[in-house]
Amino acid sequence: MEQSDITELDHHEELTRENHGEFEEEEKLRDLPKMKGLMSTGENLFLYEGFWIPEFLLKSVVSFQKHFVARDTDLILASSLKSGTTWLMALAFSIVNRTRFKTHTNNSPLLAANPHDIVTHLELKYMESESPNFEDMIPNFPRLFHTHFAYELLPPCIKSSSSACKIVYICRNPMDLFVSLWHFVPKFRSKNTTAPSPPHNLGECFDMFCRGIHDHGPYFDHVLGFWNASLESPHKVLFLRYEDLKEDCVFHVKRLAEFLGFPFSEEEEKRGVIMEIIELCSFGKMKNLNPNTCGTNFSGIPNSAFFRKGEVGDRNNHLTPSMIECMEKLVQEKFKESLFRFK
Ligand SMILES: Nc1ncnc2c1ncn2[C@@H]1O[C@H](COP(=O)(O)OS(=O)(=O)O)[C@@H](OP(=O)(O)O)[C@H]1O
Repeated sequence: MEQSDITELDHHEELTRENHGEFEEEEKLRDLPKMKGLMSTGENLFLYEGFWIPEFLLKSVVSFQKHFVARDTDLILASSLKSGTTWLMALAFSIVNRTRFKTHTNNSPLLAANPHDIVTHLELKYMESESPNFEDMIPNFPRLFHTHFAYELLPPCIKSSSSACKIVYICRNPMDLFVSLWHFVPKFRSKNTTAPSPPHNLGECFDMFCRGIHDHGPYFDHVLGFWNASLESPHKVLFLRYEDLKEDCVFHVKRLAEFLGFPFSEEEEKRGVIMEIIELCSFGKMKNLNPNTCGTNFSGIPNSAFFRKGEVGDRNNHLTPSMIECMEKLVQEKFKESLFRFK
């Protein structure tokens, strides 16, 4: 047998082993506990390493964990669904790219596209390919990413203290978040109208949410993972609250800019750059921008679905006193060993 034949055989054996490994991996994923979640378009959620992951993202989380290579300059925006993702994306993008796209010159990409089409979603990139190419990201320095995956699911290269990349997490009161999610469900489902529709009854959805059976849930564990990480590594993980941003946007935008490594100079402050960014990213402005009033984003969700009311306290208009009491008890129980409090 010639040397080239042996090499070919080795290669073939390696490929077979690799394929076999992949097959075993897929089998393992299929064996995970599964449930129909409150969002899903008839699709299952799988309990992967403690979190309910929609079926369409299951292989993506594994590839992301295995193949992502973090750079020290990477900035990762993280959030659960409906906690202020779109707002955080717009703010972080504007802060980091403010010399490239000056807000006052009206050339910000946010005027032409939904923030979800501007900031790269890690999980969706890993859906497209096991090892996506991030070279075509525009702008690609620093790389600004978003993920809904829980802290526990992030690859070690992001979390490691030897990597300088940074994470910003935004959380929101679970009752307001639930109300927002509940309104979002039909819009999310509308992109797949042929699928059978699971219940959209407020009480049933609330029950599922409290049991943690929703995309990327349980929400409380999602929050705790990032909260604890922010306490352990405050230089690496910044923890923000939707309600704080609403209350004192200037203070928190400055904090965000400093954390991201793009602090505002005194001169910029005097020129009103901070206020320009806040205004551009405000709910009222963004909701009415052309790209956000029509069309759908890359995953088929109407762009307008990301802008509903943008207020704190909508829970009082939708939840019954007994639902509120139930959630308050649950929160007390879940966070009793933590200093964390929702607003
Ligand atoms: N710029 C701005 N300022 C303040 N609030 C905003 C903004 N953009 C979106 N929103 C409100 O945030 C809610 C959507 O949350 P997410 O962006 O996390 O949704 S998603 O997970 O990306 O689908 C949703 O909240 P509700 O209005 O309570 O449903 C949006 O209206």
